[in-house]
Amino acid sequence: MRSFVNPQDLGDLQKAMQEALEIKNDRFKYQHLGKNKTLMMIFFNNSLRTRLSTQKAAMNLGMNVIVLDVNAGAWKLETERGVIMDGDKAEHLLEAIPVMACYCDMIGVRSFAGLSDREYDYAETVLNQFLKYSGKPVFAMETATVHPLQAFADLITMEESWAKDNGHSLDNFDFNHKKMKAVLTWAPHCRALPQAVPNSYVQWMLAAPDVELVVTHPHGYELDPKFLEYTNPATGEVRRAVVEYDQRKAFEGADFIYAKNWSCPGVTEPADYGKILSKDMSWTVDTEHMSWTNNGKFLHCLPVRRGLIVTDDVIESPNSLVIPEAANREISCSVVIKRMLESL
Ligand SMILES: NCCC[C@H](NC(=O)CCC(=O)O)C(=O)O
Ligand SMILES: NC(=O)OP(=O)(O)O
Repeated sequence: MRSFVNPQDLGDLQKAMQEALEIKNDRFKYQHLGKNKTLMMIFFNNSLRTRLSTQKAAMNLGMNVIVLDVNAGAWKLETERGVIMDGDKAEHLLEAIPVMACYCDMIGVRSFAGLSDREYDYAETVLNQFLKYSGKPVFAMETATVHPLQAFADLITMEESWAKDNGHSLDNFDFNHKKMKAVLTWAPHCRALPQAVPNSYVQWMLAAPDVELVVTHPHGYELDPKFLEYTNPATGEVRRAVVEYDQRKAFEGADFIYAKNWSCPGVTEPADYGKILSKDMSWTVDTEHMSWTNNGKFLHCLPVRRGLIVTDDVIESPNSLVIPEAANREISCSVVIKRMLESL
């Protein structure tokens, strides 16, 4: 595997899930693969989980790890071509990428959406330059529009929880069981946040044949249509997300509630791209919201702002999966790095 951006990059998702569960049973099974290989993690934005879980996964696989925080000690990088570099950016990505690639065998990139230029963000301008000019396998550690390591970990967490509650084994994992109802709900926030997490969550839930997905949000927060539709590469089957503007209706009978804030994706009104359109606190997930579900489990990628996205009671309840979800980041990342090591 030379790039990891979308679920299709993993090929057969059932196989990838089996691999994840196998690695979870023995995290060091493939330690020989990474000997004398170096992962470079490049952060244009802050991180707690991605930084730690990716480093841990690489170490489990026997790799050396270099971490670069671009905004803490490196030269400020220009990312657009054709500009006169007379501002504060001393180096261009087009030199920096091949230079960084000299020192490693694999690259992870975190580069959030700037939320001011929709076209620039949705073209994945930074990620694509790494894919094009590094000559190394590259994986997304949350980029302008996607966060696949998170969504893969979310799926693992849901499958584990479902298997435990329904008394079936995860040995020889397959998707052939009763469908789980998952709801992605927008929730209020004080800052404008990217759409990467909801985009990937929708994409991955549509890729999982055992998930029935409903997306709920106020009007104006419609996600980019390319993420609301998924074509199975093996069968050609197309699945589309159901959008329900009534949050209560969406929650009814849900097995999983995935809460997340995102700013306006600018689909219906391009001029609103990246803006906060609503701070409606009736969308905050509290115990009353959870009472509408089928004893639903609560998920969030973290970091989460309590009181805005979710109440203390819900996130601390036995139905909250936020910690196992974060723990599974080590597992999703191990599968990705293993696949990339195998391709070297
Ligand atoms: N990687 C997980 C989420 C990262 C980011 N959240 C944030 O920036 C939250 C920051 C804050 O709450 O101030 C996002 O929404 O995409
Ligand atoms: N969920 C997640 O990606 O967390 P960090 O932003 O802390 O890496």
